[in-house]
Amino acid sequence: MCENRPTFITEAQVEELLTWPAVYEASEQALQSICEKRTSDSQPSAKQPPRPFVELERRNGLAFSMLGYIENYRMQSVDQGKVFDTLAHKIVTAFTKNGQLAKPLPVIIATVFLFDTMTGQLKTIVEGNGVTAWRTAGSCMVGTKYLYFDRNEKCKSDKVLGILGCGVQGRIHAIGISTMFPISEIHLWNRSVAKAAELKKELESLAGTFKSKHVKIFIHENVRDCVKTADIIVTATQSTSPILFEDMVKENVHINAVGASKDHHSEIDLKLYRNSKLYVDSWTGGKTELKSLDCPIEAEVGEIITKSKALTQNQRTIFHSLGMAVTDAVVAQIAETLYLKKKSTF
Ligand SMILES: NC(=O)C1=CN([C@@H]2O[C@H](COP(=O)(O)OP(=O)(O)OC[C@H]3O[C@@H](n4cnc5c(N)ncnc54)[C@H](O)[C@@H]3O)[C@@H](O)[C@H]2O)C=CC1
Ligand SMILES: O=C(O)C1=NCCCC1
Repeated sequence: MCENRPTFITEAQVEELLTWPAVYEASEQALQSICEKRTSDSQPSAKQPPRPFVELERRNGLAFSMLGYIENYRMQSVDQGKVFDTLAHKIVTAFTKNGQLAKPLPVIIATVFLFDTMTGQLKTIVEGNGVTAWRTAGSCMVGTKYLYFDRNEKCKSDKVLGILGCGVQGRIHAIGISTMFPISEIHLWNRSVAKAAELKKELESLAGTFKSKHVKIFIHENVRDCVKTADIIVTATQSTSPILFEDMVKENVHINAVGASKDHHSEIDLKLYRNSKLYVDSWTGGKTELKSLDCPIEAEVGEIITKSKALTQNQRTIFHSLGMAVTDAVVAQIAETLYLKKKSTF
């Protein structure tokens, strides 16, 4: 039925094309668009239904279907004059034992399909592991800016970052946050120390590209030591029981909760949730996927960006980045746009 074969963009090409300023800008557009009620045809707006998933219990596997549409949005750092419309569908699996295979595979494996928004035809297939990693960090960077750095004047100086879990997500969050924000120290914890040591080495080699070039990196054998001085924390493990407790963290801390795919809230203890203000990427995700968490959700981060809800100043904040189809859509759109631009210049 399609006249042309879809374009195929590989993981390696995605890595070459994405940049942090573009991913940050796109993520902010997506988080803002999902919460805004459209009042005119030219205003950005987005929709994504709750994502269905199937569980493969015997294989420790989950598969999610994530469909999203975002229209009338701009990405100045990708194409100054263009107004984008993107229809995307990501299929993503989470097989928690993949790392233990004789030939290890990533736990998360994703593919993003981009469709023509005039005809509905499939245009482009983007290998989606990089998109998933960068867009999750992009959302947390936006959450960190609005829920932490904008919170008060004290937040303007260099900050300490704590990373719990040094896998794909822990790594990309450490890189993204340190690239875009002034981070003077990065503290790493992983269940196996060797993986934290590997990440430390990589981060040291990248320090020249970070906002604070003289960043110091530490590894820790326990979570308490890792987070005790942290201003910003990322939880990116697959732990099904709490690893982060209230008495471990600073009063004014900001936590980006990323990991543990089925029960999204299993990494953080309930008391810490209840004594923090909880924000989500989307109400759609929050109401379905945090239904079993007995703690009220304050707002979508987009509501803070658009100032339709106010942020209390001195508080602990948790940003639950549950994962949005619309952030996949915009980041895959960056890759497609830059890929086609590059191709047309040859
Ligand atoms: N919120 C979102 O949008 C997304 C969430 N995720 C979730 O983030 C988590 C991390 O994903 P990846 O970094 O891709 O996986 P990964 O396998 O690369 O890294 C996970 C890390 O968690 C550690 N870990 C595993 N089980 C643990 C346990 N019981 N206690 C403490 N640490 C444990 C491992 O040592 C590993 O370093 C997963 O739960 C995944 O489902 C992944 C992609 C997007
Ligand atoms: O949003 C995503 O992508 C994912 N979320 C939960 C775990 C699997 C990947």
